[in-house]
Formats: sequence, structure tokens, C-alpha cells
Amino acid sequence: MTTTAVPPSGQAAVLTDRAGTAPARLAASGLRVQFAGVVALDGVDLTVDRGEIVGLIGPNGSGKTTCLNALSGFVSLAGGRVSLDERDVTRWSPARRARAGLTRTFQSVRVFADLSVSDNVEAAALGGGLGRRAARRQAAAVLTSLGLTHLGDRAAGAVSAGDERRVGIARALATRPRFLLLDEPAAGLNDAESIRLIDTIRSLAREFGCGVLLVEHDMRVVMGTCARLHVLDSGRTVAAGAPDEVARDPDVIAAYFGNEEVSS
Ligand SMILES: Nc1ncnc2c1ncn2[C@@H]1O[C@H](COP(=O)(O)OP(=O)(O)OP(=O)(O)O)[C@@H](O)[C@H]1O
Repeated sequence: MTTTAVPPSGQAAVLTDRAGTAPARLAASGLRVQFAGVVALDGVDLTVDRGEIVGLIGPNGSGKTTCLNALSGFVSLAGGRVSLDERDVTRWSPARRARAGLTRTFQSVRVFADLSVSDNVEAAALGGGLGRRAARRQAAAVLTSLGLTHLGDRAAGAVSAGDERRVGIARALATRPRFLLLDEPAAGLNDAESIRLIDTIRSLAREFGCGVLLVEHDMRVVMGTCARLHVLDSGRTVAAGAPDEVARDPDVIAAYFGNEEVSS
């Protein structure tokens, strides 16, 4: 049964899952993806737990977006397995994975420019399977939690780039994901917008209990949000662990940062 949890504070009101069977872990093992002659992913193992924010980083072309596509079902695997709480979803379509709580965002935000911000988020909730009244409540709850209520009546096409990015996240959140895969949400944002985005990403885990896998080049956003990092180079994992450890790892410095050290 679907229930609505509204804490007394009125904050973080969010619809809970259908039957208390929310998967607690997104896991991938041995992910392998090939494009013609290019091996884009070569045996990647990765886990994200609910409530955890994991950064997936690496140099250009290292396989980060391909990894998100592999997890969300947008690309065929040449090998490996994806599971949601130990349920094998490797052969599931993106839509079926989304219904099971695995949602991804894309680098280019897809909002309905002429619709209001509220209607955009409500439309996403409807698309996620809620009825009209529940979708409206869900949209209001998500906008409140992300601090976007003041933009509710504005046309989505008329808000700033940073707010548009956050509306994109709100739309993803309205589908009640348990795991959210974010593809470069800070790309093209200015400093103030990136800082606001850090709060938004943190709240996905803290208030909504989502597991978040974040692909992001902006190291300030990565270091400001992630408890754990996973580093790819040429389709392979070169390091994984706490951000400060990863930042000191010589393989990471060599592969990803040239001779520069990672800085936040
Ligand atoms: N559809 C495709 N067809 C052919 N090759 C592809 C395709 N998609 C990705 N690749 C190749 O796979 C490799 C990994 O690409 P991917 O986009 O996953 O890297 P990335 O780490 O996300 O890069 P960036 O940081 O630049 O976004 C690259 O060599 C890329 O050229």
C-alpha cells in the first residue's frame, strides 16, 4: 500500500514505497560494455546503499556515463550483472528498473519549458504511477524539501540554469526513486548555483533516503557530498574508498589528475 509520511515539521513529506520492500542496495558486478572496437567498461564492480552518496569520477572517456547507462539499462552489457537488493535486474528495461526505484538524470535537463515548475514535478510524479491528488501532494513535498516552493508558479523555461537543474532533480525525485543516478548535475553552473546544488544532493540522501551515484567533474561538489568515491580510468576501477584516501592515491593522481593533487 502507498502511504504518505508527513512529519510534524511539514518537511520532507514524501511518499513511502509500496510495500515496505524497498531495495537497500544497488550492486553491479563485472560490468562490461563494448562499442564496436572500444571497451568502455571492463569488469567494474560497484555498490550504492540507500542513504549513501557515492561519487563516480574519472577522466574524460573513462566510462562514467556508460556505467550509469549500464546500471539504468540504457546500454546492453557484454558481461556482468546489476541487482537491486539482490534481485537480478540485468535484463530489465530502463522503465522497469525505474518502477523498481532506480532512476537516472541526464546531462541535459528535460523540462517542459511552458509548464510551471509545479506542473513539471507533478507530471513526473504522474508518470511515476501516482494518481492526480497523490502526484500533487508529492510534487509539493519535493519542492518544499528542495527549497523550490517559491518557484512553483514560474514557467520552468524561465528559471536560472541552476534552478532548472534542481527542477530536473525534483522531477526525478517525484518518481519516488530509491536510487538516483545523477549525470553531471553541476555542469555549466556558476559558483552560487553549485553550492546550492550541494545542499540539494545531500538532502536526497538525508531526507529522502535515496542512494545516490553522482557523476561529476566539479570536485567541490563531489567532495561536498560524497562519503565514498569510485574512480574509473579506461573503463576500469583504479581506486575506491573515502574521498581523502582516494585523493592521495597515486594511481588516481596519475590517471585522473595528471600531476595535480585533488582539491576540494
Ligand atoms: N555510443 C557510443 N559509441 C561508441 N563509443 C562510445 C559510445 N559511448 C561511449 N563511447 C566510448 O566509450 C568510452 C567511455 O565513454 P563515456 O562517455 O562513458 O566516458 P565518460 O567518463 O562519461 O566521459 P566524459 O567525462 O567525457 O563524459 C569512450 O571511449 C567513448 O568514446
